[in-house]
Amino acid sequence: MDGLTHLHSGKVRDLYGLPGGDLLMVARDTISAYDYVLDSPIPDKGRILTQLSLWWFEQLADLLPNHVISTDLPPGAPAGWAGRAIVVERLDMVKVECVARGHLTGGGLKEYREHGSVSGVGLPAGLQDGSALPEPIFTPSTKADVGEHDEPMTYAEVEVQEGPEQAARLRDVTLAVYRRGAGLARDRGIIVADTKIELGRRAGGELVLADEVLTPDSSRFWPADQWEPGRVQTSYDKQFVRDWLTSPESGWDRASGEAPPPLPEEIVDRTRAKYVEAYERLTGRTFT
Ligand SMILES: C[C@H](c1ccccc1)n1cc(-c2ncnc(N)c2C#N)cn1
Repeated sequence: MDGLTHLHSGKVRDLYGLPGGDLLMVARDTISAYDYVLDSPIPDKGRILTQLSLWWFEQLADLLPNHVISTDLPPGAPAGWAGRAIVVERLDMVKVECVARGHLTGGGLKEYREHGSVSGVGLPAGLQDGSALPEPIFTPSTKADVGEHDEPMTYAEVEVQEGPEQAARLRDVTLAVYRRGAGLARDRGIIVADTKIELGRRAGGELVLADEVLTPDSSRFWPADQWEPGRVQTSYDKQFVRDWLTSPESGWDRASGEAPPPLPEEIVDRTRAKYVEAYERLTGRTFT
C-alpha cells in the first residue's frame, strides 16, 4: 500500500504513517477475550466502533480538541478500510494510560482487596465486584509493552513524570471525559464502568484527545438493567463469547495456555448484534 507506512499493530487496531506526517488509525474486526485475539472476526466491528468513537469525539468537543482530521480514505488505503479508518493528527503522546473508574472491578478490584486503594486512591471499606464508587476516580497506569499488562501508577508518580500542573490537567480531563460519557451512556441503559483514554500534545503543549474514545474496547460496558454488585458483571459486548468459550461446548480449557477455538457462527452473529445495539442506543443513529 504505497503512501502508507505501517507503524504499530495493537490487538484490534493498526496505525500507519501518511506522507506529510499525519497518521491513519485502522480498526480491525478482531475481538479479544481472556487476553487472546480470537481467530473469529466479528463482521463490521471495526466500522461500528470507529463510528461510535467519531460520535463521542463530537459529544466531547466542548471539553477538549481531538486528533481527528478526516474520515476520507487517503491514497493507497484499501477500499475495504472505508468506515473503519480515520486520518488523525500526529501528536506527542502522553506516556500515561489515563484511566477513570466509576465502578470497581478487574485489576482495580484486585488492588483494592490487597491495599484498600486503587492507584494509591483510598476507597471506603466494604466495596464489592461491580460496586459504584462514591465518585469517579483517576487511576493512571504505565504504558506496558506489547503482551504485558499496564502497571498502576500513583498520582504522585504521574506528578514526578509529567509535573504537578500537567498531572492535574490529565486527571481533570480524564475525569471530565468519563463523567460526560458515563452520564450520557447511563441515560441510555449502558453503564460505562471504566474507560481508558489516550492523550497527546501539540507542539504548543495543547492537550488533545487521541486514539479511540468510550468504546467497548477502551471501556467496560455493562447493561444497566443487569447490574448487581457482588459478582462478575455481564459484559455488554463480550458475554456471549465468554460464556461459550468457558462452556463445555467449546472444548477449550482456559488454564491450558492454548489459544481458544474459533467461535460458532451464532456467537459471532449475536456479538455483532450487541455492537450494533450499543452503537444505536448511544448515538440514536442507525448503523448501516
Ligand atoms: C497505541 C495507539 C495505537 C492506536 C491505534 C493502533 C495502534 C496503536 N497509538 C496511538 C498513537 C498516536 N501517536 C501519535 N499521534 C496520534 N494521534 C496517535 C493516536 N491515536 C501511537 N500509538
